[in-house]
Amino acid sequence: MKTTILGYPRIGSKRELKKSLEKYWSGTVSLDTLLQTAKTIRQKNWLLQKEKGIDIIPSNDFYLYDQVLDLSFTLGCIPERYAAIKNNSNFAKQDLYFAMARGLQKDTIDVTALEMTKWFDTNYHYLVPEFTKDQSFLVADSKIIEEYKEALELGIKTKPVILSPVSFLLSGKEKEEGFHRVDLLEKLLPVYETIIQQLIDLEVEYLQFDEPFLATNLSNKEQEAIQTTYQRFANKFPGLKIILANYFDCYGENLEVALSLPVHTLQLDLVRCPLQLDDILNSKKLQAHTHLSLGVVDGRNIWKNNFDASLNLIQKAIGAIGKERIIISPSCSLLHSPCDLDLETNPKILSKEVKQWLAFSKQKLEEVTTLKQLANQENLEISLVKLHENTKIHELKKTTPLIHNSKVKERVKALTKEDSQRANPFSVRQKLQKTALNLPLFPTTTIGSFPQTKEVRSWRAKHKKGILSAKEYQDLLEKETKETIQFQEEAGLDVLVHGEFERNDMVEYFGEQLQGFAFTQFGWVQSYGSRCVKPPIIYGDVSRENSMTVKWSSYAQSLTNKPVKGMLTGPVTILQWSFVRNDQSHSKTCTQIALAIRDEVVDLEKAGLQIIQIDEPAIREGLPLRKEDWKAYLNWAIKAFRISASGVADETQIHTHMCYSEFNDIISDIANMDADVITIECSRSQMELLDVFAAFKYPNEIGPGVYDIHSPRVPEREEMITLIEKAVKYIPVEQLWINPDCGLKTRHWEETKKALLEMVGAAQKCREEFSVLA
Ligand SMILES: Nc1nc2c(c(=O)[nH]1)N[C@@H](CNc1ccc(C(=O)N[C@@H](CCC(=O)N[C@@H](CCC(=O)N[C@@H](CCC(=O)O)C(=O)O)C(=O)O)C(=O)O)cc1)CN2
Ligand code: MET
Ligand SMILES: [Zn+2]
Repeated sequence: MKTTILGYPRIGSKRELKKSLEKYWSGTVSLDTLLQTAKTIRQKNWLLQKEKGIDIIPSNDFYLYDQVLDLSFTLGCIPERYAAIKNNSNFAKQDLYFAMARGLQKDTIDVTALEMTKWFDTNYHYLVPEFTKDQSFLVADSKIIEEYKEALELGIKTKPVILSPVSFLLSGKEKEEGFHRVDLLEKLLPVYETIIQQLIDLEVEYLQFDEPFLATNLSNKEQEAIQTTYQRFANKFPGLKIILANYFDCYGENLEVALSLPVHTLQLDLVRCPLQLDDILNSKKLQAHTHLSLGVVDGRNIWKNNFDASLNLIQKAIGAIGKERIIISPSCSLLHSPCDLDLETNPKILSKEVKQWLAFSKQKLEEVTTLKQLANQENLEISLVKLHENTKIHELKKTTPLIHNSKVKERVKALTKEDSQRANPFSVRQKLQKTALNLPLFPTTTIGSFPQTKEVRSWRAKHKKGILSAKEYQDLLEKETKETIQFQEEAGLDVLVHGEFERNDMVEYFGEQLQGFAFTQFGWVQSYGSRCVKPPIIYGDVSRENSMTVKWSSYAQSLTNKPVKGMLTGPVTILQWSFVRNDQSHSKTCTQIALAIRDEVVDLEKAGLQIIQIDEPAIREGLPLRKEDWKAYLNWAIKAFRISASGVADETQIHTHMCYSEFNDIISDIANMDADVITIECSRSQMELLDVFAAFKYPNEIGPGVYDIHSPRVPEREEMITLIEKAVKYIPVEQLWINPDCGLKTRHWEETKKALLEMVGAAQKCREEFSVLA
């Protein structure tokens, strides 16, 4: 029996890589320094895994920005628009790499980044490969080989981890018509084969191919492409031990294909899908030589493993196929887990009680090893003590009053149909709201956050360290809020926001004020590039004791006669972007959060806020990977939103906001949320996303984003007018709002001010142009 992991976090346990990257980008450290930081993190990670007893240690799980980008780069899949950078010897290869990641505006060069999108159902974003019809590939970079050699120097023979050819193709996009990206497989395979041969020349033993698309619905053509791939690899490299890694769901209807593949090991996500173990062990199709890597330790969550439950699965597998064919592993790469629980030494931030229930990446390494020892009956004196401790912790957790709050449970049970329904349908509410708010045609607004400058973040950091008193911190935030209100008034925006300066993050901030949530000091997880989030931990029944945002929203409202929009994060997004308890269904936990948000919505209304936005950017990414599971999810998720939004009078206008909004398959569910106004990201797609709203005859009001906030570029007024004119073709004018794509927190003030002034100008122009239509 052996142990392995699929990948380790690369940001560094104190975000060393993030800090170094941002310094490199701002020109304050050299490329050498950045690369040295990177190397140190890699080596630490490898040595740690060795020390913790991991037998098969991965390499090529490190990257500076994104794993899929690394592969595009390695395979020479570099779109034409970067040619000027690629062919200019003044640029280092990392400059080209970062240009693909972040875009580049320098001298005469002005290129956009690759598109960024969510990695399956995680909060990690990858950069989307772009393919042309005559796309060619070549071995353009030696990173995989270099990292393998680097570990060899430390005496570690690693298992290189590579996204498989088919999953690489599927993760990308065709940039022209007339071909399917999977058709490029024949051209791609020889390049993979060259890399594999180079590794074999260095005596590689194991190779891990990640094939996460096996957890999704695949066409026959896609399934066949997977078969072709491994058949070719098996023919060419007969001695190579290929570990095929699938994660985030079952193999499902792809199981037969998976079992038929000539690979050494199949990796199973037994956290998301424990039942598939029986299917596989009982299947006559399981080949006599195939090993199974049992992903029993949760790579997506922070809970301590339940050893008894895991050992049950492991013993079952041993009984069926024998120890020799078993590997113990986490369910997926540990990229999605924070680094090290040992850093959490402040019980005022993370209590001892909650801490004892948790395991981060480093602790998960130990869990994998302990499980092997227990299953293998090794080192029993120590491992049995660990088992007993583990059993006891899980036993006590079932009944502790820290977790269980009967009031909350009863409130959820007592919910009725009326609780998820506004008093009257939208058509009635719309009239009342028009009278109450008296807004112009094309009302202008923003999505909520204004620039979270270094200063704002440093005030919070100083306040946390006690350098700034609560009063001093409040005063600074009030000043920032006041100036922001003043700016919005001067700019002529119609519906104002307070700016969210008091928030570290749109999820963490709410978690901090709710019961049932815990926090960490260093529990960072990479979201994209250098950006990280610190997801709160939902460990118990959720309730709200005090209002969370009323102070800031009503302060902002007190400064202006224009309506200020209260600003909340919705229940599905809070759930989706937290580490969620695994002892009850997500739908139950989500409903509890919905009730807390509902109370806040009602309090905001009482405080005089006439408009309240409940952000739900994560609704779409929460969709299960397989379509057959969508309906069940959408049922409870949409209902949770409605519960949070339905406690107010008809006159109160509820907004919601979503980014990354491809709603084609779920437009009726989006409509079913029944928000009075929805603001969405639209500018990069040139309003094409509105197509589906038009086809559906979406009844409520819509604010399609008229400019991209992910870029520092200031859009021109004419561009926005063109987009609004386009939107008018899809949506009746009286339903339209004007706003940016998303919040402005990652932007600087200078560009923010300019862009918003142009936006208001564009709206004014369109009012003149279209007033006859209204
Ligand atoms: N949870 C979540 N998920 C999301 C999003 C989101 O907004 N939140 N948006 C999308 C992803 N977009 C994102 C956009 C920006 C950031 C982002 O800016 N993250 C910040 C961290 C934000 C944060 O929580 N900051 C804290 C902690 C600040 C901090 O790091 N302080 C320093 C000290 C700073 C100083 O002294 O000046 C430290 O502790 O070391 C705060 O403001 O209080 C970063 O990586 O830099 C993350 C995701 C999708 N998923
Ligand atoms: C990721 S969606 C962000 C919504 C939030 N209100 C903001 O403006 O930042
Ligand atoms: Zn957004």
